[in-house]
Amino acid sequence: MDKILVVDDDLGIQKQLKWSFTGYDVIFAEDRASAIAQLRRYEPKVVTLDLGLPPDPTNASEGLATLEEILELAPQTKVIVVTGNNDKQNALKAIKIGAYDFYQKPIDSDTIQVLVSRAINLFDLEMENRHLSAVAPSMDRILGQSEGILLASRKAERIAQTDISTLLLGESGTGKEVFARSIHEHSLRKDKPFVAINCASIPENLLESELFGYEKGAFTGANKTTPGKIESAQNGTLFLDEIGDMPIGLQAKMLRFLQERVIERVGGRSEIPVDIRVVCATHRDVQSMVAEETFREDLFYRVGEISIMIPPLRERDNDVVLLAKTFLAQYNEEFKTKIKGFSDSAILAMKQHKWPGNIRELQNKLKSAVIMAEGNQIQAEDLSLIVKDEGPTLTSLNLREVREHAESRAIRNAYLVADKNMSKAAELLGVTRPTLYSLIDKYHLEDIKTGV
Ligand SMILES: Nc1ncnc2c1ncn2[C@@H]1O[C@H](COP(=O)(O)OP(=O)(O)OP(=O)(O)O)[C@@H](O)[C@H]1O
Repeated sequence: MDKILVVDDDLGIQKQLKWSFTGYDVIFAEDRASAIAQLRRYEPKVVTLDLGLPPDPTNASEGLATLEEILELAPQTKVIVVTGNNDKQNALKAIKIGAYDFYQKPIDSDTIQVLVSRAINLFDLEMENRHLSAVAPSMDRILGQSEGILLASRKAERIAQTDISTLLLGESGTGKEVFARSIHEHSLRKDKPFVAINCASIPENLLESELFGYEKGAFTGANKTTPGKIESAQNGTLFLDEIGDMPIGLQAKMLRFLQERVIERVGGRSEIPVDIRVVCATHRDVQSMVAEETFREDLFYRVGEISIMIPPLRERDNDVVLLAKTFLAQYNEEFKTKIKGFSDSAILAMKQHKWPGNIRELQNKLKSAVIMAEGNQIQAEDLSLIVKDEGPTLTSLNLREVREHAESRAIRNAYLVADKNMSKAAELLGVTRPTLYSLIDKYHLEDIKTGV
């Protein structure tokens, strides 16, 4: 439950506010010292602060001093000052100091409730942003807060400024190209070209000339000398996607380029020096290819001086929801739709789905959901996903077993939807936290108990 601290020496007002703020955890303080003690202990999101505090309740100075102290200790706190009627001057002073808003007595329950709920929303939003910028490395293209993606981003950030050859490993659609571009943008070569080439999408006989270029007359149809992708990445970054698909015949030439940093165009005789950073990617298990001798071992070590594993979406905790929300905002803009968010069932379905096509699949599903959705919320069906019901069949032992299965399932679902937050899960289920804990014990939901 969100915490609100009410600082007021008037017991009547304390009581009134307690009734107004149902649904919150309300804590009280009657003077500056106790306000600060409560602030330290409970870290409330919102404080309502009467400016007329003892020892001199007729004067706002103690209230303003308390405000300053609160903001100094916990600047993220949203403080709503409560002033006497006609005390606009002090209210404005408080806003100048950094109060979120002010409110004049007498207190009207509905209005103060709206003020508080807006303050809490803003607090949550700011918190989320702060959290994002605190944990996310500056690789700002790469969305995600899961441990796996943060680990990969940090690694990428660390090597970005070096020229070390980097191999990005990960399933299709996990964001290998996004990583490659981020590495380039964080490197000293950022103002030079970033050139990407997909080794799997170019026929074997054309790949060599595409990469290395060709001299006029090198083969039929070579009407003029043409530089290849490697040359066009001069001083910048070359991204070789699907390096695992590079034909074995071309691998020796690649190795020479990587070792000696010179190339020869097809049909050419002179060596052209190149200064290029190389980032490669593959969804293949190159190590096994080395064992099977379909990929040269020396090339493998050369391209993968450092390798970064980009985790698949299904192993990225809550990232699927974070990404989905971001893409929803983008698509709302693109398609001029006003879809507000996702139903609980959609969130659950997204968390359950295995996403074999990773982020690309999520983007595709969301795009069609945004276009097809009928309500202002995306449902699981709009995403062509189904919430898996792993409930008991009619072969269940008895009604007790059916009930236990259903309860365990509901707890697990609420836990997922609440993003592993026990208080929120309890709230969703309409039970207290202790009850939720005892149900988790009762049904031996060990994974939830250990927070897995
Ligand atoms: N962390 C991320 N944040 C935001 N968008 C992302 C992220 N990772 C990937 N994307 C988006 O997902 C899509 C797939 O990413 P990308 O093309 O980089 O994947 P890939 O691993 O290179 O795929 P493939 O192996 O199929 O080439 C792109 O549209 C990209 O913009």
